Amino acid sequence: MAPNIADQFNVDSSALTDFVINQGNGVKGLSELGLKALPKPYIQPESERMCMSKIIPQHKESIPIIDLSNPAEPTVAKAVCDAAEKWGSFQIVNHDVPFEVLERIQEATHHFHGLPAEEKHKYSKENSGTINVRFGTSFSPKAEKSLEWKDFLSLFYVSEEETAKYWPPVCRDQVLEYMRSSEVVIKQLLQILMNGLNVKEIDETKKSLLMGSVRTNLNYYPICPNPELTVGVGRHSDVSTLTILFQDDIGGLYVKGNQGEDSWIHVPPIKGSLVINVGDALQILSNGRYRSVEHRVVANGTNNRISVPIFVNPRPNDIIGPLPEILEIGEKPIYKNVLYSDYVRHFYRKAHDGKKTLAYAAVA
Ligand SMILES: COc1cc(/C=C/C(=O)SCCNC(=O)CCNC(=O)[C@H](O)C(C)(C)COP(=O)(O)OP(=O)(O)OC[C@H]2O[C@@H](n3cnc4c(N)ncnc43)[C@H](O)[C@@H]2OP(=O)(O)O)ccc1O
Ligand SMILES: O=C(O)CCC(=O)C(=O)O
Ligand SMILES: [Fe+2]
Repeated sequence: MAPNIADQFNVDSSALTDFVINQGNGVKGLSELGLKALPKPYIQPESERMCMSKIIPQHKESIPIIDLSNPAEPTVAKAVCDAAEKWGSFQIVNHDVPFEVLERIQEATHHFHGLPAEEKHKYSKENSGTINVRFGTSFSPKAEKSLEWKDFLSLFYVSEEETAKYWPPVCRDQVLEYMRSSEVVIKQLLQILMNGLNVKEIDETKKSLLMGSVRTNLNYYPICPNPELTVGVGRHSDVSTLTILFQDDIGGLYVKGNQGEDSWIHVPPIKGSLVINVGDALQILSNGRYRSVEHRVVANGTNNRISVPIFVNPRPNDIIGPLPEILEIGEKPIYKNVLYSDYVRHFYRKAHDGKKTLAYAAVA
């Protein structure tokens, strides 16, 4: 390693941008330089860093773990709806996604991020053959004052032809397999959640609103020299209806406590489990009954970590707003109708900022 490369990156932020973004090295490349100190652009304001005093001990509170082996059981339905109302987050065990599929997606994520920088760079915004495939770093670097310590590959599914032509061969089949294997679980959960709102049938219109499009991200959080000064992912809620998240066994995902205070609960990795997060679209469709969960990921000083969220969304051209079945029983809409792609665009054009994206859809 060049002796003072961290100093060089600190005095010349364009050299850092060039190395991380333009050459496609990502934060993984930075991490592998063996830097002794975190470059300044990654230093988060104190208010955004995690500290021990904000963490609620596991024995005091934790998000529910729901056994999905009998999804038709009324007790399961109640547990799912209660968790979506109270927490917006829960873990599922004994679900229908085979363990081997999770092992393969984990391995494929390491394979993709382990490619040489020039290979990964072929999938950057500038070089990718399609808007639907993007290798990137942090969240939205041009919109962020402080960067996040994460690289990602983001794959928005459009068609088999597009996956064959543009998705990286090193992970394409594994992502498709993971996406397809999750469909049963996604349908089970959405059916339960809709029943809880008195929506009996998921017709084609509802199907589009609830699960019309899917984006899968392969997240990579490399070892960080000063994890306490930065974040893996800053505080945010997902803009999906539901997110199905596979995390490896390293840990570091936190969800916000449900008392409105700045307290955080660790989501402990459980072998073979999946984390389910309610996203903003479901909060809007349910007129606030199900709440999207604010969550964050800390950086890690000793281990690389991966996670693979499947964001289940409305279609980009869908108009989302409180479902008619909810308004018919006399509830006042607290959200207006918005074009979903406008909502997503609004989300991507700013840094992560807790649950503030929802204000875009709030009734004035
Ligand atoms: C990560 O957490 C998420 C993500 C989601 C995702 C849900 C969906 O994807 S629903 C489907 C939305 N439609 C599409 O994705 C179709 C393909 N993409 C587009 O049409 C557009 O990219 C766009 C998403 C509608 C935004 O378009 P536009 O504002 O015209 O301009 P862009 O230059 O494309 O992007 C602006 C800005 O956004 C950032 N960005 C875009 N895509 C991604 C991405 N995949 N990952 C990260 N960031 C992205 C980017 O920073 C762009 O700025 P630049 O700095 O690159 O210029 C659900 C839930 C979640 O929690
Ligand atoms: O890495 C994780 O556990 C969560 C990632 C996340 O929240 C996201 O990609 O939206
Ligand atoms: Fe998220």
